Amino acid sequence: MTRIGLLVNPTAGRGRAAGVGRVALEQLRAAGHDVVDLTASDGGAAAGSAREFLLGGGTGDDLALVAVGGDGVVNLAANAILAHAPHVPLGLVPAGTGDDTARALGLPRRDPVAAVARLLAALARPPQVVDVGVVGRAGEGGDGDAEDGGVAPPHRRYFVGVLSAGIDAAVNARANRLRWPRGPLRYVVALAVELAGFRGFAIRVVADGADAGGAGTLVAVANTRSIGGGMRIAPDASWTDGLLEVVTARTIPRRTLAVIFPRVYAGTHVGHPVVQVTRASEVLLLRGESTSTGAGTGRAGGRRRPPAPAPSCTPTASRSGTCRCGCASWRERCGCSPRVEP
Ligand SMILES: Nc1ncnc2c1ncn2[C@@H]1O[C@H](COP(=O)(O)OP(=O)(O)OP(=O)(O)O)[C@@H](O)[C@H]1O
Repeated sequence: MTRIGLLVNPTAGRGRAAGVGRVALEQLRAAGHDVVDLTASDGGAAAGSAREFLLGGGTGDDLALVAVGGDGVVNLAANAILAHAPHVPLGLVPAGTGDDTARALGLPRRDPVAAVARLLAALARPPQVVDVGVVGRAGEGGDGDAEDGGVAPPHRRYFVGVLSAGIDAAVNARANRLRWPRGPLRYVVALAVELAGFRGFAIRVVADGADAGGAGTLVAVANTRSIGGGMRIAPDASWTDGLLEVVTARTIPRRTLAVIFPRVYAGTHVGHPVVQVTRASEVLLLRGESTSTGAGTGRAGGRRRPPAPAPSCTPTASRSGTCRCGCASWRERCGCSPRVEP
């Protein structure tokens, strides 16, 4: 018997998750597990109840946290586990809109009974181990030492899927705000709106200490392949290779972007000459950087001279647990806020 904290996001999948949560609760209890319902009124309260469950659960192997919903609640649950009880396995019953984590796991996304059956089978064997990304803002009130890259734990976030910081993030954020249309079509609408006002970003990427060039359009640091409900932003990313896949495109004309972005659905954008793919275990996103030094010409794995310290920066994404900032000093203040997808 496993003591299971069931973290249902009743708002996920436009309310579908509430019913899926009831199915999961019944099936898990019927299978003899001790299920604690952690459903809360909002995301903040859900994070609190997950924390309480994990901290009060002891150190036994008989504990699990199960998320019911989409990638947002997976992110919430993963962050709770990694902050408070990293030994606890995370289970998922998909009931969200995009469900990209469920896609990465190959779980049934429209059949809760089958998904819970998969979960029950998984509870009976050792958990699968996957990479996670770490992102942090160095110097913001933390006293982290060199070992944690100057990023104290309260300022550290984890991501299971993809960290987006370019137009991919802007499109995703706008799609989340749209009430209509439903489903993947809203990303098309969001793209059209974002393209209309698009001017490009000034971001420079440093991958494992090597300058990977400018990224004015697309900036995705990927642990898994897809975002936005199956858009294959990093088609070759793997969450078991110990590396993050960095997919970038320099600032390009809107019409070129309009051609490339739809190709993200199939993952064929990576074959376009303006798109670079790099693999690294630590990535710096330098904001406000001039991209004159070889901007947009970086190639996967290419080694370049490390850039000069940046005046401002976005945080590092790293899978190793080490967060660094691209400032001259790790403790220097960094005014940045990338969007993080689970
Ligand atoms: N009661 C709640 N419990 C947990 N999360 C909640 C709750 N209410 C609102 N949220 C918020 O809802 C957000 C979106 O949830 P989630 O990702 O699970 O569903 P979705 O958006 O339908 O799916 P997807 O992200 O896969 O497209 C979460 O990031 C979380 O902050």
